[in-house]
Amino acid sequence: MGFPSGPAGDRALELAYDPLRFLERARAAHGDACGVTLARESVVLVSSPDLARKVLRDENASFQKDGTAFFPGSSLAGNGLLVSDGETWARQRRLSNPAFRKAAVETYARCMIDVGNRLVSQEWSKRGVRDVYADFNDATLEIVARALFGADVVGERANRINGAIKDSFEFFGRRAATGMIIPEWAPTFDNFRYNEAVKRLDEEVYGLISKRRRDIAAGEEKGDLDLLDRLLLATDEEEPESKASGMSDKALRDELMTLMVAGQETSAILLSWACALISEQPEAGDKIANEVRELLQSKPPGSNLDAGDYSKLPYTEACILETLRIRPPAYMVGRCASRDVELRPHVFITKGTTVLVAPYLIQRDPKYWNEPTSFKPERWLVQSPYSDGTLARDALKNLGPNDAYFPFGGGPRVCIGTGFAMMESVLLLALICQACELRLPPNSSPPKPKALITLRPDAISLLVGPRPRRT
Ligand code: HEM
Repeated sequence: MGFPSGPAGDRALELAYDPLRFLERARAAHGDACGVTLARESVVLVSSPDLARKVLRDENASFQKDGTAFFPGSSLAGNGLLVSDGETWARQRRLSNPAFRKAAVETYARCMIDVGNRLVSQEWSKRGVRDVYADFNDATLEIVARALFGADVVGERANRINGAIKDSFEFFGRRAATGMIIPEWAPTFDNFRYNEAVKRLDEEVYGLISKRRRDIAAGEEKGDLDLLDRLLLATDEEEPESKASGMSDKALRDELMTLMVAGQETSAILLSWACALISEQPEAGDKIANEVRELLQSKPPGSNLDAGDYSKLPYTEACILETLRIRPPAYMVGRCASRDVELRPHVFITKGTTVLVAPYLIQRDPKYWNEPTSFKPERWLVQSPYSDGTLARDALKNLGPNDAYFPFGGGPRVCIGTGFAMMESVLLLALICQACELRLPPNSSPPKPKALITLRPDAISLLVGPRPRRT
């Protein structure tokens, strides 16, 4: 028994310089469990379905978030779902789950469609080159803010909230790009600006929480509930009725901020890569446009897409699933061993070791995927070996086909926003391809991923313009 073998010496610089290449080389040279020292941390890189399943699902009780290297917490997200552990996490997850059930997510679809329609009818209505990553960052921020706070986030308040979130996210981007984690309390100018932004957000969010508590106490009726309403009204079914209580203001604040952090950038990255891949294969965009046209023809004239259409756009959904396969925004998922654990004979992980599971490698492994680096949405439309439906229907169950597809993670800590993200990205991509054509600008090469905490691009410049009308 021992620490898995791997490259000698501290490899932090190599990882920081080109994480994707580093992951590929480590697996090629040392196999699916590669032990390596990174910035003086003992780390095991895991890149096979059976080991990923053990870490994320079967042996999940032996792993935790606390102590995981390279996944820093932040005062913005506090002790929300992304970073908490144990009973604190379990209770918060139970309280939050109902706000992400299918029926709840369908009520947030209205703002997804509004934002998508505005993007194509305004910003993207004239032919020209646009940084689609910047546009999607704005769009997904507006969507998540409106899903969280509904009609309370308009006008000046929307500007204040969105401005403070953007300032904080830019800080995270700069922090990740340096490859060094400077503590948030250190007296640097960047930290000062970030902490100011968090303070502004706290004022707004605590203000919204107490207003809602007052509205509820006054018995005010509401139509569609937003995420804040649902989290405020949630009580823990596992607690005895006499004690059943909801979240404190601090817990609510931490979850709201966590949802913004976890739900905004990942979705912007996914949509940006989907558009970039479609610009390289314009026939995929044409197929989406046809799929949307046929769907709308089955509705009364003048109808637009709605939440219920999500499940009627199989090709569009396949394009999103395929983008998540070759460009997973969360390309590595981290855990820290909370006790000694033997993952399989001779793969021994000692307490305190960070394990980095790499969906990026597994989802491109030729053992499980034909033509693994090609964008082939059709692969999701074949008959599933697991059920009566297509492979797409089973894509997001457990760890996916052959345990080799888990862009939203797996096991108990699977992304709570999976349904939200799928609804958002399928509806937006459908609206975009219905109205617009996407092409690479002349003389440019396809954008390359840049791996930081997420697999984000620097910018994705595409030639965007109205789709010619069919006669
Ligand atoms: C394309 C979009 C998204 C991707 C690729 C993604 C990916 C992931 C992954 C891989 C995890 C698991 C992390 C781990 O195991 O350590 C996760 C967790 C999480 N995600 Fe997402 N996510 C996306 C969108 C969203 C959205 C839209 C929301 C909310 C509105 C959200 C909220 C969360 C939260 C709260 C967690 C922590 C869950 C827990 O530990 O209980 N995500 N996400």
